[in-house]
Amino acid sequence: MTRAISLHDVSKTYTSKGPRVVDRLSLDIAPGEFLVLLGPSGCGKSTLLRMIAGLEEITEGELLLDGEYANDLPPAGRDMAMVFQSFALYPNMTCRDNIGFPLRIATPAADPRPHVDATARMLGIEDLLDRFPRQLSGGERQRVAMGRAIARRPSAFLMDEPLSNLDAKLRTHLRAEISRLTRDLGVTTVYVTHDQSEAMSLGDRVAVLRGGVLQQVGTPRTVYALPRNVFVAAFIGTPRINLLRGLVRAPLGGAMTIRLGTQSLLLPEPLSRDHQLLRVQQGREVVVGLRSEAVRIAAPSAARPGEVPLTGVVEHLEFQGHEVLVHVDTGSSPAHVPELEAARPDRRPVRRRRRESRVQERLRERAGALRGAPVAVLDRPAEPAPPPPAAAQPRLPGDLVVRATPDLALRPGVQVPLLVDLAHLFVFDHHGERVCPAPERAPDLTE
Ligand SMILES: Nc1ncnc2c1ncn2[C@@H]1O[C@H](COP(=O)(O)OP(=O)(O)OP(=O)(O)O)[C@@H](O)[C@H]1O
Repeated sequence: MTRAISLHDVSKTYTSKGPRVVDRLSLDIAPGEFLVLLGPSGCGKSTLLRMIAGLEEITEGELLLDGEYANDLPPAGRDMAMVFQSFALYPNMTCRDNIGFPLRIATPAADPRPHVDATARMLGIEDLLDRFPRQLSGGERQRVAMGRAIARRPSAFLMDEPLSNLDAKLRTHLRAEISRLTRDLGVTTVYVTHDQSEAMSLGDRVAVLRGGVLQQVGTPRTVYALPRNVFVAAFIGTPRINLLRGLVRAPLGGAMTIRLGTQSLLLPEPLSRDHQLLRVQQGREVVVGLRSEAVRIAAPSAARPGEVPLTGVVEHLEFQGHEVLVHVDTGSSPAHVPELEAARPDRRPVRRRRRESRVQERLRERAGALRGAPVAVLDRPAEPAPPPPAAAQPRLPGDLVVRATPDLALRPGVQVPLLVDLAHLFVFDHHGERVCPAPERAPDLTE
């Protein structure tokens, strides 16, 4: 039977005065679901997995397995199998004995052979059964480790970065195998990774963690299309989302615009509900997020409804084979959001942080002035400084990466027309929270 796993306000501290490495986290995992825990190194993914497995004590909060309180249930009583990054096979046992080991522990009197053979067939490793782990490649070892987890038909799989010791090609291959196997078996799976593409391709849902705090949980499509904050937006998706410093202008009786450095995005009238949400940001600095597919190189005359024009100068081309990533200078400034993007939020007192950030700000500005490239600081006062006289105007660096087909004749220095699809424009406030679009923008996605 496959398990429902629920975490209610679960926290973990390793020492009495230590920080919460998992911080009041609540999550419901449905029976048969494939849930991926995703986040940067040290965000608490493994700790959470180990608490579910019973290998780590829960400091606060509740773990429920099929609705039953399970904080104190010993690991063996949870009927879960773990697969680790390090394979963790017994070196002095053959693959057959490795796979059969949990079966022999569970029911010593029963012959494990039929189960082991069936499992090996499922994984395509029948030929490896009489070999020792040292006689196997990394991919084969991980298959055997999977076999050991599968053989006794647990009610949940807990996988801790099982593919990260393998090369890229094998990882992709085994990813597909894991997906097929877990779906065929219909077993609840919790899978830890810091690799966003792995998370997106495997998970029914993805739970994004930062500094022990759950940022967002949703289907891969939802977390990509409606990231709740800058951290999720920047962590998910390749190439990385373009984050630009913007300023909302909503003059009474005038058209609303988002200023991006030297150019503006004109929001079409009548304003959509999403864009109406931006009124409260009037005069404030915001972070504009544009994924590379939200902008295309095309003339204004080719604009579809909802697309608005910009122009830019090609700075750099990254040839990818099937496409080219075009780095364009649009005269905008990249939003400087290290605090919002950092693996761990800065928990130091605000006053101390402000003092430091003012010093850092001055240093950054000085460095920017030297390079002729001012860098945006998010927590700065809203109104930007008046532009310097044209002659003295420093060159603003562009920060827009756009996808293009390889047949487009482009080279650095060429000016290109751009169209921005407003339906794919994200606006984040100064706390990094998404203001726009609202969920109604994508009715087939739920938050
Ligand atoms: N046994 C321990 N004692 C004290 N601190 C620990 C212990 N295990 C983990 N930590 C700390 O808890 C935090 C979360 O660690 P954890 O291993 O859960 O993160 P993770 O997201 O799985 O990281 P990675 O992807 O690098 O494995 C880290 O700051 C880590 O240093």
